[in-house]
Amino acid sequence: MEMVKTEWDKVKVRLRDEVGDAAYRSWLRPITFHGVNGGDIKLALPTRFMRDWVATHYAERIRTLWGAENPGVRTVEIVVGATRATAAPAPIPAQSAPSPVATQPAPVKAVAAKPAVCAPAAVVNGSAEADELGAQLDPRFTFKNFVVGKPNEFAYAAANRVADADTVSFNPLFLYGGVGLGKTHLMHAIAHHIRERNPGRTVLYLSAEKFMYRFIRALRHQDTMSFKEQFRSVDVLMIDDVQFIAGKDATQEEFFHTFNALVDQGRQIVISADKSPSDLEGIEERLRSRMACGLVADIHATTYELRLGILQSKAEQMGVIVPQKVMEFLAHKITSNVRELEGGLNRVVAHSQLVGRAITLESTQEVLQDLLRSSDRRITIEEIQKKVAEHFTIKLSEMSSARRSRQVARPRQIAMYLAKQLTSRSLPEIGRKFGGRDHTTVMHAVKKVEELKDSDQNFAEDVELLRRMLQG
Ligand SMILES: Nc1ncnc2c1ncn2[C@@H]1O[C@H](COP(=O)(O)OP(=O)(O)OP(=O)(O)O)[C@@H](O)[C@H]1O
Repeated sequence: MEMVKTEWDKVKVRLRDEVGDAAYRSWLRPITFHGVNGGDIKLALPTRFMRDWVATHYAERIRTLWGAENPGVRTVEIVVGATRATAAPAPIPAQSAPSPVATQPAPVKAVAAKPAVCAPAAVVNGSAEADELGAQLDPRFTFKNFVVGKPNEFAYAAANRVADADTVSFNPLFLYGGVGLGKTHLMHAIAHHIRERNPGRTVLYLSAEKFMYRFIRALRHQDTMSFKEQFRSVDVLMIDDVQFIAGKDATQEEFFHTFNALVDQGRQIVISADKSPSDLEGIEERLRSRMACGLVADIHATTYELRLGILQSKAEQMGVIVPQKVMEFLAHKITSNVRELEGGLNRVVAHSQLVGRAITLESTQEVLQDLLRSSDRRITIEEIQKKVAEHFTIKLSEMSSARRSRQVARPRQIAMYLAKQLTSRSLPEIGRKFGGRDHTTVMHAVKKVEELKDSDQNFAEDVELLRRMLQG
């Protein structure tokens, strides 16, 4: 047995010299010695695709080189399968002269073993090469650290299911949602979970951008076969931000084929994007429809409750105590996305630690001045008009109409007041948006609403509610 292995080592060295480093790394290095029976050698590769490729392109050469080392070698069989030697380690009689059989081209068979429990492909599975091929996972992005609320509970449940499942139940899982709402976090969580549960499974996570970059590099080095193999031999492929390949036709084509190959083999695919498959512009129809045929789960914009929950969880993780009032304030104010919310909290905590003072509402407002202003600017006058009209069940057109009855005039004044409070528009600008009214009318409205707020508790609560709704 040992002798056979030594022969194999020598054959590998010769092969490497002949085919060059790149091809050797992709195709030949992953070959493992599987067994020997008389003059029949068995070598194994982890996937059927690799087996076929090597059988077609290299097996004959392997047999010839091996025959040169040991003329007793008759056949070389490439199988799909585990890396362990399975046949009896019977020595091959070394012959000084080539036997008549060995001089004939020996049959090279590609024998598919039973559906393989695949050995880890050399290119993935936590090795240095995997990290080079895929992307590093953020250790903080786990299911445990993901705060679940109404807007993301479906996506969370779907991600959990994929991570926990031993068989593929829906393929692909397509997660989508706006910027900074937790898509990447969920993707990483799936990958962490699968790797923990089953370290033998090969999980490859990378951004669509990186996928494209890899593909272009393979094209440049005329090495697309090994590119294909690398991507088509994983158990779970996760591609983040797939919208990136919009308009990139060649990459889409390659991704389409990779996608199909993996689905055909019953491998899991997880994709994320900023839009649903049907809304992804610049992506070919056939790819869009493939991406939509598994489970599509969206992550909605956050609610106040979810933001508060996330802040509490982050503060806990950081091991800092942040007054409840400050968290509520942040959850009200920073509504754009979780990334900014987290950034806001980090800044407040960092500031307090640097200056050595406790976190207060005042210090928070001061530290986050710029962020708060920019999040205020996001609310438009049109949104305010719409929300106020809905709230008081009047027509949106009444916001600009000339009617003065209290029933429409009061909501209009409230909308003007909120426009002044929540946007950075000037009084004349606001006036123009309300049917071309004069800035003094807006000023009057603002004053009136302030007076009513002071004198009428119900009214004040109504306005406060509207403000909260507008701020998300
Ligand atoms: N529900 C949540 N619980 C805890 N943290 C969250 C949650 N949602 C988002 N985050 C955090 O918000 C930040 C941004 O999330 P992530 O990077 O996953 O967003 P994304 O949707 O992938 O954004 P992009 O569209 O920019 O790719 C991360 O730090 C993430 O941990």
